[in-house]
Formats: sequence, C-alpha cells, structure tokens
Amino acid sequence: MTDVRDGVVAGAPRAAGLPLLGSVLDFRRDILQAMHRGRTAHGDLVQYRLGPVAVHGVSSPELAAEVLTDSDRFGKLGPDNPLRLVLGEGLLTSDDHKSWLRNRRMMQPIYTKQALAGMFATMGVSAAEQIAHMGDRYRTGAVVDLHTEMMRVTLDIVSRCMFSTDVSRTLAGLGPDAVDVAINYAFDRLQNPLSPPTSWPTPRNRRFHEVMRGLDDLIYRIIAERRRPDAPTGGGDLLDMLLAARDADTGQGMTDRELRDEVITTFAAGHETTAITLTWAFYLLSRHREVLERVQREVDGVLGDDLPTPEDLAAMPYTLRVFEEALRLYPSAPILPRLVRRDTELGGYRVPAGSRVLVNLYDIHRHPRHWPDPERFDPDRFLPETGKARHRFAYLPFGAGPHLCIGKHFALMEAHLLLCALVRRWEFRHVPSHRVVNHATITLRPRYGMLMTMHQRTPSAARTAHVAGERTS
Ligand code: HEM
Repeated sequence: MTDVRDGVVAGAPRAAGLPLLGSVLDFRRDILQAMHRGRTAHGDLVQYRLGPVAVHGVSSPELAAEVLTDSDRFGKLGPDNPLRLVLGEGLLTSDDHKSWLRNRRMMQPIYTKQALAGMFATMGVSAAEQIAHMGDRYRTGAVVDLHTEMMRVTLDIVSRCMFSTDVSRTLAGLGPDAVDVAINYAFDRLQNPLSPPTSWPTPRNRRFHEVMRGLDDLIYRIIAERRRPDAPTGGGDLLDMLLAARDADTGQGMTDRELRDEVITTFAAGHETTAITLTWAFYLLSRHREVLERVQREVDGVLGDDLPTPEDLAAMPYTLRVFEEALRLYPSAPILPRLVRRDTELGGYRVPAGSRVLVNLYDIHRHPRHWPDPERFDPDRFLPETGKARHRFAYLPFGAGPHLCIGKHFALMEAHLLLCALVRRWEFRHVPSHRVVNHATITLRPRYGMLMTMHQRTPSAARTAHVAGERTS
C-alpha cells in the first residue's frame, strides 16, 4: 500500500536492483541506459540504490528547475564527493556556499562578454597553430581519432587564454591518459560507493596517486613561477586575477591550495567539455550530408583564408546552431549530481536528507513532451523564434541556477570559432567500420574514440563558386 501523508507519497517509485549492491552494476555498465530504463518504467522521478546510498534520478525540466535553482534544499555533494580527490574544493565541487560565492565573484570578470572579446585574439592564435599542426601531421585521407585531436586543441586554448602557458607537453609527460586516469577513478567511486579505500595499495590506487602527484607538481609550479617578484604577469589572465584577489572581510589572498583547486578545475571543466561536443558535432555532420553541405555553404560564403573575426562568427549562425544541437543530443556533462540537504518533497514524493539527486540532462534533452522527434538531428530547433516556445529548463547543457557554467560564453565562442575554421579546411568522414558508442563518465565521451578520415577542402574555390552562384541566382 502507498504511504501518503499531507498529500505527499512516502517514496518515489523504486527501480529493481540486486541485494546489497542495488543498481551499482547497471550504472557501471551504462548509467544512461539504466536511468533511461528507469524513466520508461516509472516516470520522471525514480529511486535507485547504489549500495547504501539512495539516489533519485530526475528526468523532466520541471523537476530539474526545482533541483538546480534551490540550493538550500539541493546542494553540491559534500566532503565525500569523490571528484574532490582530483578537483579539491574549486568552484565545481565546493559545498561551502560562502567560499564558493567569494571565488565565483572573483572569477566572474574574466568570463564577461567584454573580457572574452579581449581574449579572442589569443584564442585565434592558438586555434591557428593547432589547426596548422594538424595539417602538418596528416595528409588528406588520413585516419585520425578526432576526440584526441579536439582534446589537444581545446587544452591549448584554455591554457593560453586562462593561464598564458602551454601545458600540453608537460601533461603528455605524465602519460597519454593521465587526466583520464584521474577523472575515471573519481567517477567510478561516485557510481560505486563500495569501492576499496584510496589508501589500499591496489595497482589502480597507486596509478591514481602517481598521476595526481604529477598534476599537482605541474600546477604548483605554474603558481610558484607567477608568484616570483620578477615574473612577467599574465596580461590580466585568470591566474593574475586569482593572485590579486583579496577577501573583502579579511583582506587575505588565496592560498596555494585554493589556487591549485581553481586552476585544476578550470583545466578539467574547460577543455574536455568543448572537445567532446566538437567531436560529436563532426560525427553528426558526417552522418547528415544535407546539414554538412549547408554548413559548408555558410562557412565558404563568409570566410576567406584567414581565421574568423567576431563579425565573421556573427555571420555564421547556422554553424552555431549545429553546435547547440550537438549539445542537446550529447550534453557533455550529462548528469548533474546534488545532495538533498534536508527532508523535502520533490514531484509529490518525500525525498530524505542525505540522499542524492541525479539530474539527467541526456533524458531531459530527449523528453518526448518537450522535443518533437527527439532523436532527429535538426539544428533549426535553435532558431531564435523556435526556442521561445520551449520550457526554460528543457535545454540545460550548461546547467542552470547559481551553478550555471561560468565558462558558457567562452565555450560557445571557442566552439564556434573552431567549428567554422575546421569546416573550412577539412571534411571529416566517419570510418564506417568504427563503432561509435557513447559512454557517460563525468562527461559523455565516445567509448572507443572517434575515428574519422580527414579530407582537405579547397575553400577558396568553394567560396568563388558560392559567390558566383549567389550572383546568378
Ligand atoms: C561545451 C562546453 C561546456 C559545457 C557543456 C559545460 C557544462 C557545464 C555544466 C553543466 C556545469 C554545471 C555543473 C553543475 O551544476 O553541477 C558547468 C559548470 C562549470 N563550468 Fe562548464 N561547461 C563547458 C565549458 C566550460 C569552460 C570552457 C569552462 C572554463 C574555461 C568551464 C568552467 C566551469 C566551471 C568552473 C563550472 C563550475 C561553476 C560553479 O559551480 O560555480 N566550463 N559547466
């Protein structure tokens, strides 16, 4: 019998699971599939058990609005958040409202549209170098893992724009998969609260600690170099701003540990997200010839041989819509976790303090009530007039509420620039024998990478043809 008090049902419908483990194995196998099955069977709010931890899956814009905007009831995960093993207490993982707000305010100025406009040139130089580098390494017809290539490009951009430094080579020295090792380790612990303690000398624990030592050394070195009295400034970059910031109450600057946490958070949050979405965007373009040709026409009609200027970008809105639609189908942070701070009610069900909520952006972005024909790749869903009719929380690739992605405008400017510049030079074709399967860790990656062949385009010729076509039509 259902227990109802004051019109509130005691517990949300519960997904079946194994004794003791609950849904741990299902989540490890494929968390998005498991939650999708739960939603199909039980509705937009479903309860799971991950060992001893109760978790509520949320899959509707209405419920997401409540969870993401009310941080008194639904906060960030606490000190046991495994992501803290990597990111410490930077913006993404801090659960202390006061210090989070102080740091967020301190960093906000670097992310305003005006400050970003000043960064456009640095972004452009980095993009040009990275694209030229790809051109030097690969001949037309070469097979590349586009995911790896995009990661390299976006890491370089975020390092130079935010920290005026080039970290790629040092990171490569830690092993090609160092950052992956750290992030996957933390994510596995998030999904499986029964993981062995980090202090046990297992091979995986040892590798994790080794990678973290390397990452920490690198970041503390960047900070120490900038703190030297004779060090050149970063020209007002994010690190300069963090070093100069003072607490309004105490007058204290940030400690090295606080700086390290914000730096590593910016690296982690600020490059893979954009790289993955670009990868999915090129995959989608390779599967939808008509959309690709429309993008090519738009880009060829605007760009010459140089990289785009901000005015050029404004003249290529369809290409931006392609990126937005890729973010709908493959939100790069597909699940946003929250901790229930006190006993409360959600969607007509009681939700106990201490349990977790997982806001499932992947399912919300495909919710049949809000997205007609949700699986179809259609960038024109993002025409300004179409968007007006949509529920405000039906599209949340950058989150919502107080924790809305601070780098949203940076990411959109960067992605637009890269998408246009890459489309102008190459066509990427999916290798038909290569299996493409999405894999949700903290981000939504292609599980086996993204093998594509690169085909050089001759944009000047294409542009001439396009312009001539416009004249005669
Ligand atoms: C396509 C690219 C990106 C996507 C899809 C994305 C997505 C997100 C999402 C969904 C959140 C909210 C997390 C939550 O509520 O728990 C977030 C937060 C954040 N993002 Fe992004 N992000 C992107 C790019 C960037 C970039 C380029 C940067 C920095 C250079 C960045 C830095 C951050 C930070 C620091 C936070 C934490 C904000 C806070 O809690 O105050 N992100 N991002």
